[in-house]
Amino acid sequence: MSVIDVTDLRKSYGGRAAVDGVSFTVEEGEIFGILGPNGAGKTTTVECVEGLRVPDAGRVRVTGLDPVADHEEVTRVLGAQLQQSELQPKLTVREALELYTSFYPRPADWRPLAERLGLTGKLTTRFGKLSGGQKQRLFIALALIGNPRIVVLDELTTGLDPRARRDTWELIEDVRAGGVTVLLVTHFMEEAQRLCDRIAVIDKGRVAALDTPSGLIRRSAGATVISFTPSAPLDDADLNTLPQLASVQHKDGRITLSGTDETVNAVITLLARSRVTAHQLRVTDATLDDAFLDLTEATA
Ligand SMILES: Nc1ncnc2c1ncn2[C@@H]1O[C@H](COP(=O)(O)OP(=O)(O)OP(=O)(O)O)[C@@H](O)[C@H]1O
Repeated sequence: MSVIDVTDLRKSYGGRAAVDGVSFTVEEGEIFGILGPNGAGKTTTVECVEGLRVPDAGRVRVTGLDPVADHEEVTRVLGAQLQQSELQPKLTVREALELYTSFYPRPADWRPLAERLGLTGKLTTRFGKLSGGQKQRLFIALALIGNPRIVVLDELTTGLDPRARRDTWELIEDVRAGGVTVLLVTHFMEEAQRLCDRIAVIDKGRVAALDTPSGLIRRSAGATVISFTPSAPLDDADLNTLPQLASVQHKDGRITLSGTDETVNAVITLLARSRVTAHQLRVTDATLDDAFLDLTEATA
């Protein structure tokens, strides 16, 4: 069952299209990622889902409700992550939890939520004194306090160190295990690959691709990456005629090609024919990073 339906969403600022015909559907219980370069239109899209912006055209539904016309009902089913500036630095963690509890008709008990998010030892600490990771935990707690069916998290792990980022990923998996649907906006490929069931890659206000992380990798032109240091220079003209080749890069005497298994076989034949030895030959699967560059470049 879908809980978010976005159809042909459009939004311009001063005549410039920020979102230019975006459509996607989020199923109940999934972690759905919105991934894209800076200025792609990700935040504008989720702000239309949250009812914080009014679309110029298109249709947005959250559990069948219109986020603008039915804003109050939507805030009961959809929890949104706050921006830093929305909390007073002097407020303690406990005060913030109690304040947000008072906003909702059927709030969750904040105590077990604080426990699950590792905030119990910080209840008397002022918001301004929390570390980046602790602030993010508090934002997740506040987004969940109204017992939402859906939670929207925008750039949740930006600015966190690698350990805090990994801890936050585990938290998000926990949140989903508790039955909440997660809409996650991110810049981080590793985060999207690890967490998301499906990802919409947004570029220049449009959906460049929508698939599972492995589906995105498979559909990008160079799903296999081959790299080696040749014992003697190889002719670029020969490399460029390799079958299924998606890209060729030269760096510090090393050649990196992306393509398919067919490209791998052909490059080995080419090396043998040219009597060139490949040192430190590596064949790896492309990552979401490679797919992302390929997909966003494709629409340039
Ligand atoms: N309030 C606004 N007024 C004018 N232009 C805006 C406004 N908000 C966003 N834009 C522009 O709309 C485009 C899309 O912005 P948006 O914030 O939705 O992108 P994003 O994908 O979330 O970017 P980032 O990853 O950098 O946060 C950008 O060109 C941005 O400059």
